[in-house]
Amino acid sequence: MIKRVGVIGAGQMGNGIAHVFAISGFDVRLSDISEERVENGISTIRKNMERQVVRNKLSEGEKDKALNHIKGQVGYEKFSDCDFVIEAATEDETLKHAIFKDLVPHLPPATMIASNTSSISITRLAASTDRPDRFMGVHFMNPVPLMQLVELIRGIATSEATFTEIKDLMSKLGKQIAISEDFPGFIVNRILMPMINEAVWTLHESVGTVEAIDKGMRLGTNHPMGPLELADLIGLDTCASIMNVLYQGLGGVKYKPCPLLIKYVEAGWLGRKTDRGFYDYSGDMPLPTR
Ligand SMILES: CC(=O)CC(=O)SCCNC(=O)CCNC(=O)[C@H](O)C(C)(C)COP(=O)(O)OP(=O)(O)OC[C@H]1O[C@@H](n2cnc3c(N)ncnc32)[C@H](O)[C@@H]1OP(=O)(O)O
Ligand SMILES: NC(=O)C1=CN([C@@H]2O[C@H](COP(=O)(O)OP(=O)(O)OC[C@H]3O[C@@H](n4cnc5c(N)ncnc54)[C@H](OP(=O)(O)O)[C@@H]3O)[C@@H](O)[C@H]2O)C=CC1
Repeated sequence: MIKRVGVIGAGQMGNGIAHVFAISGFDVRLSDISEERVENGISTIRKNMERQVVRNKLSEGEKDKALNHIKGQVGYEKFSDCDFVIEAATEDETLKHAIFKDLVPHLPPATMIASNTSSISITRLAASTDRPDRFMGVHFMNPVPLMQLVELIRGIATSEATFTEIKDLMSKLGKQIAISEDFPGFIVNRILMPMINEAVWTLHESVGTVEAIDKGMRLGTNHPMGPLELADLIGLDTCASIMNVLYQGLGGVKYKPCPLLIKYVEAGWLGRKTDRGFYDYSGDMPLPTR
């Protein structure tokens, strides 16, 4: 019976995952690499819950109760009482393996571990723990409180019992699931990220401006956000990491990250989280930067 959840990484996905578990009544331990990052994550959760109160999606009392479920800390010492831990740190395989190596000694044998990775092999990540049978890919979508879908990915060693328990956990969160086999990029990013990369190529080759490209997909195909706006929301570093995983895992020039995407990442223009990507977010309204 899962009652207490550990979340590693208080970035946009980690704080969103903590948000939805807390609202559903679970105790949450949220960890990151510094007190400041943990505090930032918790204040983002508070702000997002307040937005839902304004929209009558949540009462003040439910918001306060949910916030009381969340405890922040640096490191994993207190994760020894967690029944389930999900990692939502930066999309970097070496980093994720290092996190699991540090995490495992703090966990009781029965605790299940998941990664919110967008694209990296669940089988490989699981193999760096002492419990590949109790390890899964649990891939939430951004922004977590609003998106219905969670992609579930079993590693080659994931047990049926683990899969069933995590499937039940997702329904307790009110989420819909899509089941993907363990291939690079799974389902959503295998399709979405090459589209976003193609939008960057379209910009790189001056086929259209940022505004025209996003308007084209928003008004031409009813996407809720244009691909470049969405890339800024996801994080251009995360987009580039996912394209590299597809390129290395599947081969083929169609998965090569566009040089312009790499250039933005090298410039530190990572999108919303750095106030600048394909748009400049420092003013009242996002302004296209190209
Ligand atoms: C990269 C990966 O590995 C996988 C991925 O996640 S791929 C990315 C998947 N996500 C998408 O494709 C998102 C596409 N965009 C959308 O669906 C929509 O634009 C959106 C749901 C993000 C925003 O919805 P919207 O109605 O168009 O805009 P918006 O008015 O900003 O939001 C509606 C309400 O939702 C709430 N809201 C928005 N963002 C929120 C958040 N992060 N947390 C909580 N509540 C939020 C607020 O109440 C907001 O109302 P206010 O801003 O007035 O308070
Ligand atoms: N962004 C998106 O739209 C989606 C992302 N994902 C996946 O979720 C994961 C997180 O993505 P996202 O939230 O966007 O990334 P962010 O960069 O927003 O957040 C990652 C957080 O993890 C922190 N971190 C780094 N190292 C550690 C560590 N050793 N222990 C704990 N925390 C650490 C980072 O700190 P610091 O910044 O100091 O390094 C940062 O606060 C990735 O695997 C990504 O692919 C899945 C779905 C959607």
